[in-house]
Amino acid sequence: MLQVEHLSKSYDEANILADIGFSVRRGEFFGILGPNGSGKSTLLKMISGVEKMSSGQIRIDGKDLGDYSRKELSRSLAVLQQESLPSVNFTVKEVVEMGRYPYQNWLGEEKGDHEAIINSILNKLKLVELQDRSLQYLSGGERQRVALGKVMAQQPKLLLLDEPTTYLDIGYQIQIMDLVKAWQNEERLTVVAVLHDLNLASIYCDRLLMIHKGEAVCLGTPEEIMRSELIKQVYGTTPIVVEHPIHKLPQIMLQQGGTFGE
Ligand SMILES: Nc1ncnc2c1ncn2[C@@H]1O[C@H](COP(=O)(O)OP(=O)(O)OP(=O)(O)O)[C@@H](O)[C@H]1O
Repeated sequence: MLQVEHLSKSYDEANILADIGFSVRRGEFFGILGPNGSGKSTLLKMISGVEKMSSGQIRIDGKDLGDYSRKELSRSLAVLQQESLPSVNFTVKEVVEMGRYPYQNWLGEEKGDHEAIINSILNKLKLVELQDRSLQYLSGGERQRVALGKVMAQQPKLLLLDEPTTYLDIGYQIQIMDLVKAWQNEERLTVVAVLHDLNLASIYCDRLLMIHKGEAVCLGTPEEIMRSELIKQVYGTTPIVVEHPIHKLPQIMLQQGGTFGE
């Protein structure tokens, strides 16, 4: 579904990403991890076509990213960010409907029954009661659910998540991740997610790529990535790694001290 080969990016003289390569299968949930400033968002921006690569290749469904028109790309991929929606005076339903723009002509008209698609999304995301409410009067968690509704209306094959749960409490974090996971399973959606929370990444992602200082240091299953030595090497702090009692996947526990002077 997605192939990234020898991808590099530099701004002026500074190398931000060097020779990154990986491929993601259709229906896979792929996580990108790494400390602040390691280049995760830059990588995602290049995959979404917002940022130009310095060298390398990105292919989606076998087709070079550069060969997609803007509208065609919007039907193939969608991006959900940290705070995707500003607090503006549009209703919830209007915002979800905006996700249909790649399917509309220049008059904003669409051939198929877009009303049925929108209503099914509002139902699925439990937004029916909020549909006429202005975005201004929603909490951050509710707004992020509307943002998810908008990208669902886009009906992409590839969903890019850029730290979508950063400003959410634990309840909303799980809610957003569960909704994405359910969508992934139903539609065989491919998900590429930049996540800061290693524990969430471990329980939701099939495979993880760890980036450090612009280089890919490890690619593998959560069991292969969530190792205390690797986390220490990359993040400079040594966590305790334990097994999740239900999911049987690695989880980390932080401990005081241990970042400086070791
Ligand atoms: N437009 C730009 N011009 C110059 N340098 C940039 C630009 N955008 C990003 N950078 C630099 O590239 C590096 C990687 O940034 P990026 O935002 O991709 O990291 P990140 O891993 O997503 O970080 P974080 O986890 O803090 O969001 C940083 O050092 C940043 O300062």
